[in-house]
Amino acid sequence: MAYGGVILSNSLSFYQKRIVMSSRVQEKNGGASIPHVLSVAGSDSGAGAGIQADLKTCAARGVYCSTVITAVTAQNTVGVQSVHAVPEDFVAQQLKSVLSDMQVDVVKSGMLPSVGVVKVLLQSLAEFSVRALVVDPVMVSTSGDVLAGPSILSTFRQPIAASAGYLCLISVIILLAKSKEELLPMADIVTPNIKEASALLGGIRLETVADMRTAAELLHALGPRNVLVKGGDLPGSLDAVDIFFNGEHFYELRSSRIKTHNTHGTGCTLASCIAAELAKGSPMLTAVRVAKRYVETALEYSKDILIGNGIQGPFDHLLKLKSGSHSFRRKDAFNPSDLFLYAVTDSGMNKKWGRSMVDAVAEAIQGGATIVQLREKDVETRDFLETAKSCLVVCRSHGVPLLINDRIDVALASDADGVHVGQSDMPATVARTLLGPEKIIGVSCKTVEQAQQAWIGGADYIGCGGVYSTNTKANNPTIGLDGLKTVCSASKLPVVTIGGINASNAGTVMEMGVPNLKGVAVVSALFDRENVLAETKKLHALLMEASSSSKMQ
Ligand SMILES: Cc1ncc(COP(=O)(O)OP(=O)(O)O)c(N)n1
Ligand SMILES: Cc1nc(C(=O)O)sc1CCOP(=O)(O)O
Ligand SMILES: [Mg+2]
Repeated sequence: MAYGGVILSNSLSFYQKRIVMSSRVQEKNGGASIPHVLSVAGSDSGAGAGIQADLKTCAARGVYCSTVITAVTAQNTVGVQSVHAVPEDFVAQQLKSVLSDMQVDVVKSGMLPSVGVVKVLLQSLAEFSVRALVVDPVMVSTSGDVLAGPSILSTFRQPIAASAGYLCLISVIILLAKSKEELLPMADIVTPNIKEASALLGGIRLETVADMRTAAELLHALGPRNVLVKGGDLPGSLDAVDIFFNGEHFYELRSSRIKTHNTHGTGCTLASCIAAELAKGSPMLTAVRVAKRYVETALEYSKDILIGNGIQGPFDHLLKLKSGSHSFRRKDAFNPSDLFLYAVTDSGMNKKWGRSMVDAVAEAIQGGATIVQLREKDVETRDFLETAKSCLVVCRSHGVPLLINDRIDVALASDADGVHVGQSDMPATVARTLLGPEKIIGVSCKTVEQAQQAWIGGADYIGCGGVYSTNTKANNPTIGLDGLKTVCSASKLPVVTIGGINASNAGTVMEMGVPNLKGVAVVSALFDRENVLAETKKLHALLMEASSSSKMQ
């Protein structure tokens, strides 16, 4: 079964199924359905892992999360002190309550403390339709505590002693032939860490990336459609390497190893983020990539926070706790319509026409510029910072965002509204980590792949060009209107186009009605002119006309 309890045709892709299901629900309620993950997992009193991590992850990723609690654990940053398994019939009742009432897109399972609970879950999946099952075979927490013996395997040699729960030996687990009654064959993805993969495979040694590949292949043979073996615990590797195997191809997914003690709950978070992205309609590999980035970003963001006295702390799923300043920034910092007339400055041009940067920015804003980017290529850092601060005063007084080209440090030091980075500048994901969640990040993209990466990296918009040739930026390849259309159509982010745009062609570009294209970014058409105010007004009027005629088409 590709998606547990399938009632929709298997010929439909996951995304198509989601649309069909959503429209059904909308018809019924007359409202909009939202992506929904059901987490079937244990409660963590310290709230770093388990149900609590799943709830926070889904909230952070914009997905609704309902919960079925399988066990209540007494744990903190020191470890797991005790486990109280919820009676199986009560787990069954919770499952029924949620699944009989709500349209769940994806079920994510975590701690399943007994064979009976696995069976109850399997019965519910057979009875109620969901479209994907993510199995995090929780047996060993990141703190090293053994949380559940049988987990996803419906059979094992001896029942796990329940009193201390977490102290059961995983060596009692053996693999039996796969059968429809087991959880693994139902899973769209299973996400073991090294210890769990080893336990699932009867205790084999996993010490290298090559071993992880072998494990992924062996686990895949047990029935799940995809396997992610997480190598976070692999000794001697600078990167965190995970192996993703879909039955055909292996993917080595690397992320930087964040130096932090705050890693409690990373496994639950990764799995619930995969579930959340699947619920939104992402393909599996994309969901896994996004989830890895999310965990990496959250770890980096929370590496210094201090919660509890133990050796392994929780991290901040909402990326807000670390710095008070981020949490009090204005909400909805970025409005895609701000891209409408995007003024990119050039101090050389301003000098040529004998005006200061601040005056040029003020005129552009008065003429209708909706966002400003300070692009300084040959200026001392100190001067760049001063200019940024002065321009920020003007921009803030008009409610126009000010972005800094390339220089995250200048953006941070001046408290500008964000940055614009290119493919050879700081990656968006790192910029996001440094700038926090509220700042605006734009990324230059010439290809669909780059646009996808920008989205995964947490950018707010992409700049796409050069649509025409330009004298402003040397050796800038053009992608033309066709290239622009291709990138815009695939982009999950709003797009502003750039490169050789002026009053004679801006209308043509905007009238095409390209999906996601929100505006034009210009340098010389505004600043290599004597009268910035007049040129900006002219371009603004043209864009208004073009966008109203494109809407009428
Ligand atoms: C809105 C916008 N789009 C693209 C760019 C180009 O950025 P990048 O590729 O980093 O090149 P430089 O501007 O740094 O030379 C941009 N600046 N703004
Ligand atoms: C800064 C920049 N980036 C480009 C890209 O293609 O990414 S083109 C460009 C310069 C745009 O200047 P003008 O409006 O004077 O043509
Ligand atoms: Mg750049």
